[in-house]
Amino acid sequence: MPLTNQSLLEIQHLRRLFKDTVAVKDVSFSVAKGICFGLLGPNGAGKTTTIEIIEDIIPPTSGTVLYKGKPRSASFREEVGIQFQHTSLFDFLSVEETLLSFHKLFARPVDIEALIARCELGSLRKRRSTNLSGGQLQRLMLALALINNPELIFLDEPSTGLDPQSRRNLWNIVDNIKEEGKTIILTTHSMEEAQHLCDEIAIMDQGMIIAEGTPNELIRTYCRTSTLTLPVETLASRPIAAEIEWTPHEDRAVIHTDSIDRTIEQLTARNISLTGLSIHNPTLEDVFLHLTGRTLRD
Ligand SMILES: Nc1ncnc2c1ncn2[C@@H]1O[C@H](COP(=O)(O)OP(=O)(O)OP(=O)(O)O)[C@@H](O)[C@H]1O
Repeated sequence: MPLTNQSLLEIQHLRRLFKDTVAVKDVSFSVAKGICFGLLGPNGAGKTTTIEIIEDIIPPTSGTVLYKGKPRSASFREEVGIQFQHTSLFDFLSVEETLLSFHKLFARPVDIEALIARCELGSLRKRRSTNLSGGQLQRLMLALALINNPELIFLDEPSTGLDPQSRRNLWNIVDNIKEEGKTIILTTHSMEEAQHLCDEIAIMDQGMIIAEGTPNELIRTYCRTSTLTLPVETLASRPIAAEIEWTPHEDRAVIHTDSIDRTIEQLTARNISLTGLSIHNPTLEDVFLHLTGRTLRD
């Protein structure tokens, strides 16, 4: 894989064995500066192992990680932010005390008040982490990942288990971080999250990357077909509809098409009513299903 000037990270032929288990078989990809890169895959695909190798938490069995074109140096840990799971927090500390204790660990931390404001923790300063809701806890973990003003941020399933409102809230904060030009590597089980946040996505399965591209590229490459459905009687009762390829499914007539516009033109040209029409455009979930034969748990 060629090293481009814009690449912040180059991952080359990573492989990791745990005794007899091949967790990561042969993984290569590059991450351009300033993008949000998503690593998606079913349980056991090798995402966590890959990320932990990149984070320098575990070594690879073989393969190379280059950061800014060079092997990672001792300063790598100072330049990256990792959103850990909340089990790593001290229960007896308040939000503010937790932030201050981590703040002291870094040579060039961010302004703590700005961080509290950005992560919407102002009203929660005195609250212990044990008394935070899921969304509040995730915002605290995100604040800790940002405390050293990192250039590269690792987010591990940032919104899993959050209600829709808290999830939107968290995405807004992540969008805001992206706007500053920071680079984000994200693992997620949520296709909606990947579609919303990621500029590029690599889909992993069985220790390998099986597809890579922007969300739209992946959809265009693997799932070109949209699905239109109408009440089955709309087509079943019309002999003229025989010219249109459709199949019955329960009480719906299903039409697969690579051009919604053309199909709608065909229907209207035959005076077929569009009442009750529904359209399903392919999503990343369809891409994932197509490639792995599985859906991702949300
Ligand atoms: N410390 C370990 N010892 C033995 N096997 C391991 C270890 N860590 C991971 N594995 C195995 O390696 C494979 C990949 O695991 P990994 O956790 O990287 O997958 P994942 O894609 O992150 O899955 P999930 O989405 O469930 O977190 C799995 O078969 C897992 O059981």
